[in-house]
Amino acid sequence: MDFNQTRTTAGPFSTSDTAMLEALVPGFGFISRFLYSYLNFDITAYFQLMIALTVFGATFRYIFFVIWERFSEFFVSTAEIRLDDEIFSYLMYWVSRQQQMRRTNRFVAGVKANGYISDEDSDDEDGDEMEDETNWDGAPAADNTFDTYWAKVVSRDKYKALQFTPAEGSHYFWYKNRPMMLTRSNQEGGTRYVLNNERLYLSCLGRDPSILKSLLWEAQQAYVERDGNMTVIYRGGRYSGGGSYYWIRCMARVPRPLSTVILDQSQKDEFVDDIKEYLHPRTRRWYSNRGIPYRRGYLLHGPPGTGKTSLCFAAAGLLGLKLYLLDLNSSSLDEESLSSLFADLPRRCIVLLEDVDSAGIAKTRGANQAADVPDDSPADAGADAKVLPEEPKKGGVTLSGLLNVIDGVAATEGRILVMTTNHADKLDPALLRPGRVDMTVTFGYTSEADIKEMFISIYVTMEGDLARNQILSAISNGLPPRIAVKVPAEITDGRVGTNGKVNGTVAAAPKHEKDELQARLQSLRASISGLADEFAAVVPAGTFTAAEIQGYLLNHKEAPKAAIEGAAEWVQTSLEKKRAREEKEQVS
Ligand SMILES: Nc1ncnc2c1ncn2[C@@H]1O[C@H](COP(=O)(O)OP(=O)(O)OP(=O)(O)O)[C@@H](O)[C@H]1O
Repeated sequence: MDFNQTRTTAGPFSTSDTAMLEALVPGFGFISRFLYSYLNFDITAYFQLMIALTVFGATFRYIFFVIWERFSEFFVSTAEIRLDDEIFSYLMYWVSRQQQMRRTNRFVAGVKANGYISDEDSDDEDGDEMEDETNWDGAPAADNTFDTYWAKVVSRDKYKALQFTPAEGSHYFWYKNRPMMLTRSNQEGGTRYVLNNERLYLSCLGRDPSILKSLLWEAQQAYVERDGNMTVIYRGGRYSGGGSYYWIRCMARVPRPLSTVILDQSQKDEFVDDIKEYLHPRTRRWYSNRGIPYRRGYLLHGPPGTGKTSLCFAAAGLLGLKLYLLDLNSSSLDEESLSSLFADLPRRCIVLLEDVDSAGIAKTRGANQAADVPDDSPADAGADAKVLPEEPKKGGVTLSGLLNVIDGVAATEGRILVMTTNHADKLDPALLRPGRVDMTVTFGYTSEADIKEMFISIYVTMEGDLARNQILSAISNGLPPRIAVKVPAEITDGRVGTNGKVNGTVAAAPKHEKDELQARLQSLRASISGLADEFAAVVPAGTFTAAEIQGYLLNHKEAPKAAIEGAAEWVQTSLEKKRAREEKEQVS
């Protein structure tokens, strides 16, 4: 090509050359004219060299990838981690806490509520609570008003916690002196914004994958240890954007002591002992030796607000079991999702199905569907045959679908199923037959003893009622921590520590102080017990639920005497409201 001829018209190129090069490299014509005019540099003299370099580069890149693929196949170990598995959260949690990964310049930023590391989790709530207490109790006296404290809390709560995780692509870091690579990718089929298809690949050099496993174990340990002895709660739901149902971790809560659930002691003991007996290893063997499916089901029934959910939550905390909540009312929950959720349950856990009567499955199994449900014993056939004809269901789950997941042939073993209802009489007998419901706990309105117990439980000073930094500030002021404990017990109106172990510091006091404090606690306990008798004399037994009484007492949580004084009026107003509601219900 004779470039000299064309230089006079369009710089160093012919028009057709320029057009071709421009098409290949946008802006090429302008750059070459610029270089030629101002620097007298003829870029086309290097044209062939440039083509050669480009071809060489592309070839090199291709060869590099082929070699890398072969190399990876033989010399790199890789673990694949999928979003729908809990290990994804373990790894993300671990990674987001690594200094090296925090320095990455490509990351996904999100606020806590949207992240899958701690979705709606109480992750930082402990820290927040501690900060709240510090703001409140630890501030200098002039500053220690509710308004100052609240202004700080409100301004802090405006800022959601930011969460950073490595972005799509590969990231390199060192672990136990070994180079590691973490690749985050979206698989085909998902979209960038729907995270359902996200995968993580964790790779290390060498054919031995033990370092990967050890990292994953460490990640799991870090994630699980964060929960301590909290009760972890999962709910059946879908990640944003729809798709399949998963058990999504929603929070970890401080366990509720069983003693705070007011219910006949023998009923509580029977319930908890039955679960313990079921969880015992010899029971599993006993079941399998006899060919009986290893499952246990409970029905908790009674009016709303009588403690059904509370008992279930307390039992989960006591036994260190995870709690899986499922809303059968959800219209998007179909039978396939229900069975995949049940199939994903761990071996030991409590599944809580609340208000099963209102889930649109009450008495809805048609006779034609009865054959779908394999029964464990012929005796059940009678009960099942009594079912009423099918009615149109509200949600996506039918009774037959539910029965299948509870104890069909493919049903999982080992889990504890707890169903709660306000209307046991509305439930299909098939759902209640032994094998599906093995024990029923009945909740009712509060007895006289329950009312007294509720009153005492509200007004005792529980362990943990006192702010941590009350004790810390006492220590920093040179006072022994027990001084900080004595003050609230003395100043409160009839409030008293449970069994003299307020914050566990009484035992550490010198003997004379300990005796004095014990005596004071005894007398306060006697006085609160006397007040509880007075309260129970005004509030009629068998009329109110525990939730109603709790609601009333919470309005007077620092003033037991005021609660007693206002009780008669509250009882009268509440009964009138109840009567009016009942009359309205009868009319409609
Ligand atoms: N027996 C009880 N002992 C202690 N607290 C109770 C009891 N019953 C109710 N409460 C209190 O009332 C509130 C509601 O209780 P809970 O959710 O356990 O009732 P529920 O019977 O499951 O109600 P629902 O049928 O409406 O779901 C909670 O704050 C709980 O602390």
